[in-house]
Amino acid sequence: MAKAPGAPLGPVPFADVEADSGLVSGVPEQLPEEHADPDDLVSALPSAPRPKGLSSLRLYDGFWLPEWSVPVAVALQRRFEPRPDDVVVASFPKCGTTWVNALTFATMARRAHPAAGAGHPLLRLNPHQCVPFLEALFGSRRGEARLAALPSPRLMNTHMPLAMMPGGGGCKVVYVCREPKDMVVSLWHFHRRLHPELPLADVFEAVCGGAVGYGPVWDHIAGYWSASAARPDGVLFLRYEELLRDPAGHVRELARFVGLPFSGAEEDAGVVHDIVNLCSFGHLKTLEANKTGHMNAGLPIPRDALFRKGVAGDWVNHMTPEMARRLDDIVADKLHAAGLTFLHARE
Ligand SMILES: Nc1ncnc2c1ncn2[C@@H]1O[C@H](COP(=O)(O)OS(=O)(=O)O)[C@@H](OP(=O)(O)O)[C@H]1O
Repeated sequence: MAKAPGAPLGPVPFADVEADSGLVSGVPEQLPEEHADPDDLVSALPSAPRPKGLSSLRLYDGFWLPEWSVPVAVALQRRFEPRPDDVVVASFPKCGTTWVNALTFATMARRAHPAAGAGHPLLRLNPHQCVPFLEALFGSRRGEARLAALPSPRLMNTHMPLAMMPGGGGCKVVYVCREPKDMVVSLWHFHRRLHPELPLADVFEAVCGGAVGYGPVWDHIAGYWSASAARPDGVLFLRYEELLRDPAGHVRELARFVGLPFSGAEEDAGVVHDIVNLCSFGHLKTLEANKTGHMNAGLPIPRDALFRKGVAGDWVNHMTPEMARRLDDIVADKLHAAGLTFLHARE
């Protein structure tokens, strides 16, 4: 049920996250304690050939997970028991995670942190620092204790497929997907920040074969798509391209979905547009918190790698028509049964 307009949100979610590097998105600084030797757990699982320089993957429960995250997936499957008012932002990497983290955080925290306010956390923190990353916390006693200590409503983020979160039915999930060719191009540029020689063809082939971190991408998308059809109140399925077209409309939808619809007074005061502007690509990209520093100690990728171009249709500048056709055909074939299609038009 929607909370009454104007009702206080309660304790601000994650207002102090900057002091806590364990909440920052990325590889956990220490391996999950219950699996002191992760080799014991993962060595029996199939591995995939990887483009040079990229981290190893293991096939777990039908998905190619980064090796370090397999114990996290096991822990999530065993122990993830969300609260009914939890919100989890879920996505395949490079599909709009940073943006939806920012929009959801700004929407849920708006009573304590007005989006137009000079002291808003998103002005001094990267969006990933405002939303705890389940992979960085789950599976270690310390991390899970931190999650348990967070006040409600908690907002969290994951790249895990729905299959790794059987408890996900007990909370709200906001999923964002993106046209797969643009995801490939974004992923390639991201990896190139650490491996400048990496050919697009290597990333492309990995995605087409399914063996990409958290892939196959079509199974990742299909899991959340089916859940959103079965439980529209539990899973909100967003598309990056639609967000670009109508960010304000989607922020309203997001607010309704998390039970915090905008009041008439908020609409009149322009709160929706304040949130859209605060979280826009053009704005976030200019902020010091997003221009400098690295994602975390375990993942030395510069934060500005999260803000490259922020458009739909950039694939045309990098893929041949043959590559595009091939991936379109694979995705159409794989998602046909689920009744999900992507527009292939340019921006
Ligand atoms: N605010 C905002 N608005 C629109 N687009 C945005 C925004 N923030 C990030 N981006 C673009 O999202 C791409 C990065 O994807 P993710 O945020 O999912 O990356 S990650 O998985 O969290 O590492 C990456 O896409 P590309 O530009 O195509 O590479 C980012 O530029």
